[in-house]
Amino acid sequence: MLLHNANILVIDDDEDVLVALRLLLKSKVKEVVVNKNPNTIQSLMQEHNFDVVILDMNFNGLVNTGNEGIFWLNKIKKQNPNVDVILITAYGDIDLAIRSLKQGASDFIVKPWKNEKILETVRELVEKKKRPKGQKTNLNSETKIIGESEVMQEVFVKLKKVAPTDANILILGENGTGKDLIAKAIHENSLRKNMPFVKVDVGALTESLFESELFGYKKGAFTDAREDRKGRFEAANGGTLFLDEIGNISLRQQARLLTVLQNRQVTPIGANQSIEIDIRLICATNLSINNLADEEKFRKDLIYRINTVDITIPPLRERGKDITLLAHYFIDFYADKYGKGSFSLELDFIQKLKSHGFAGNVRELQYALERTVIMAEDQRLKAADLIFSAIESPQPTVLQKETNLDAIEKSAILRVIEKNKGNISKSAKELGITRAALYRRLNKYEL
Ligand SMILES: Nc1ncnc2c1ncn2[C@@H]1O[C@H](COP(=O)(O)OP(=O)(O)OP(=O)(O)O)[C@@H](O)[C@H]1O
Repeated sequence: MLLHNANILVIDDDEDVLVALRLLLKSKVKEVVVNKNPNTIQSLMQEHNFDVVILDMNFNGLVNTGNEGIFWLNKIKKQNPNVDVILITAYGDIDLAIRSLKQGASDFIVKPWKNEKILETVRELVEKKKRPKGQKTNLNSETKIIGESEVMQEVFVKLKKVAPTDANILILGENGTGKDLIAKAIHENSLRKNMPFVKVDVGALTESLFESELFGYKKGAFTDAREDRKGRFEAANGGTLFLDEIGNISLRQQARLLTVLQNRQVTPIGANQSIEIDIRLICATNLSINNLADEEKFRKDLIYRINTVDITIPPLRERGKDITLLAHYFIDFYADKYGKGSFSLELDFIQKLKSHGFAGNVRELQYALERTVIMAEDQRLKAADLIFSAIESPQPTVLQKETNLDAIEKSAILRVIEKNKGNISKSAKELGITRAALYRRLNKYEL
């Protein structure tokens, strides 16, 4: 964990100490709360998730034995043993220092202190911590899902409730909202977690690939079938099958899928015998449930089958404080990845983030911050360091002649592909969509 992600509480009855420490720490850490009264410690700890408490040893200046400090130290450690406590005293009493360390204090500082020393002590303690950055999901999962907004807390509650059941789940959400992550987390929190998790982007499959990919085939079943190949249903047997972009499959593909789900059997192309399958099905789409309910495009009976429970992931622009949380997470992640040291975020940087629309959701934020870290020339990131690509979030502006959304999207795609010299993977990344989604759009616009 890095210093700028830390939450710090300072408790001292000397107002000057509180002001000085607040000033010193404010720009370096995520949150600093100061209070004169040690009786507030318990409730403040309930409200905030502190990493470090800086605590005076002597309150009221009456008894200078340091006992009060040790009394409050014990209370803090009892309430949360993971919080580091740094004790401060005006009297450099080595016996007291040793006593407080034995009682669980992490360090001891003598007044008057040097600012560098305090910062160094806090930084060392914070960097030692292994707390996963910003993860608030409380899920038993490898997959890190960052978010503490109310709407995401609701998603996590639902996820925890349904994951251990075998219910089929439909995940709804705009592109880049984290449907993939949620699908993985459901599997990792399910009874099938030690069995395979198999993902298929069904929206990107042509009619013929759909069958061979999902159901498999026997050698010689068609010209290119040089050997037997297991389908994805069979590969997922005993585990979870995740069908992404389900809203984009044809009515014919829907009928084939429905038959398999009803019979719980698949017959590989060219085989005479069917195979029993036992899968938990998770589907995802970026269409709204109302769009899916259009019977000309999607069969009602299939919706009922895949949608025992639905989970809707809200767009990033509706998640309030998650934007800052995710920003810290991605900045740290890419700073580590590219060996760029640690960054702090200036207020105007955060403000610019918060006022952005994020049409491409978390994926757009992630790519923008990766770019920011790569290009950064200073460890303090300012608004000017944050560059959103117009392509990731196409906004119709007065400069754009086209008023039609399709035309805007088409010209944005063309620009990016041209910029990336025809490289589809790079272009999809820059556009904030998957390769499959880009191919679909190329098809749609006949590009
Ligand atoms: N809450 C989150 N915490 C951390 N990373 C996230 C979160 N949500 C999304 N991401 C990251 O954003 C990117 C897009 O997420 P993901 O692929 O799960 O979205 P999606 O909704 O499945 O997108 P699409 O509809 O385009 O397939 C991924 O790199 C993912 O790791």
